[in-house]
Amino acid sequence: KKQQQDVFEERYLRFISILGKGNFGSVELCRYDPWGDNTGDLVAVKELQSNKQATVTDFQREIQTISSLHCDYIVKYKGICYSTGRLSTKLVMEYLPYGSLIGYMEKHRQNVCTRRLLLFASQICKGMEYLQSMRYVHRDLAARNILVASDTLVKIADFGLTKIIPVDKEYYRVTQPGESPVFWYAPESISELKFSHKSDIWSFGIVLHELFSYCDISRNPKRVIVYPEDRKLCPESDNWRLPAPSQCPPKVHSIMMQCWEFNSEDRPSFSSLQDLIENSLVTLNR
Ligand SMILES: CC(C)(Nc1nc(-c2c[nH]c3ncc(Cl)cc23)ncc1F)C(=O)NCC(F)(F)F
Repeated sequence: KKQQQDVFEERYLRFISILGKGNFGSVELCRYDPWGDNTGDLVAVKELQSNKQATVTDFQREIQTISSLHCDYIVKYKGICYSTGRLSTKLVMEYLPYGSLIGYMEKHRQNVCTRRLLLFASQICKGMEYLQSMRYVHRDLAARNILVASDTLVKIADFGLTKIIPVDKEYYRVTQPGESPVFWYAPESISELKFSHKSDIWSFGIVLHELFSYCDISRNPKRVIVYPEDRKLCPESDNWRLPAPSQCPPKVHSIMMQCWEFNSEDRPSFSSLQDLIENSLVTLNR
């Protein structure tokens, strides 16, 4: 049963603007203003675009997921709004005024130093460590799904593809492949549709590369749909990896390379990643 403070009345949700399009829906900036005097809070409201049964179930799962997460480095769930007209539920989340990491990097890249990039990386790592402790696999970790709360705080968002790892298994196998953001996918996710904490680690390595490229590579569109024939992966021998972005400290590129180990068990855990990032922060100052 939803606790009382979780329910937002649609008549007090004042639409302001569209923030963007997510996996199955759109997210709007609204003011929840029961007093009608513009003193209410700004909130981000996600609603389902299509009402195909599959997506309704997925959206219910997304709401279930985000409402169970309580972490400084994960966007906060505020509640739900039962939309009478559309017979659908809307997800109400905290609004982060600095927007998505990609937009932030575009605007502020001149004065974001290496130390701040590593601070953001360690916060994403802490958020992922918490997610893993709850047995969740994000499956869509990418800079486009990181939000900026302030100049010194980023948060993980968009849990539309997040799945729970069954207790008796180490991975989640997807049945039908949707549009796969293959650029962020670990080899086993492409070839066997297998997702685990170790495939989230691979994606974290890509996010680290996006951070140190100031999200430049996020701007040029990459192949997001993978075709059945693409599933056969080049054998381990062809182990091409992304080169270090310019001005990226060699230690940071070596962390990325560890996240991109072909064999998932050779990749670091989020807790050991935390130490590697702290360690590069320390050596930076010497
Ligand atoms: C689809 C949506 C709306 N896209 C955007 N959100 C926000 C945006 C800006 N401030 C926000 N505060 C909360 C939320 Cl949930 C989104 C925003 N700003 C720009 C976006 F393109 C989004 O949800 N993106 C995934 C996320 F980045 F959040 F992981």
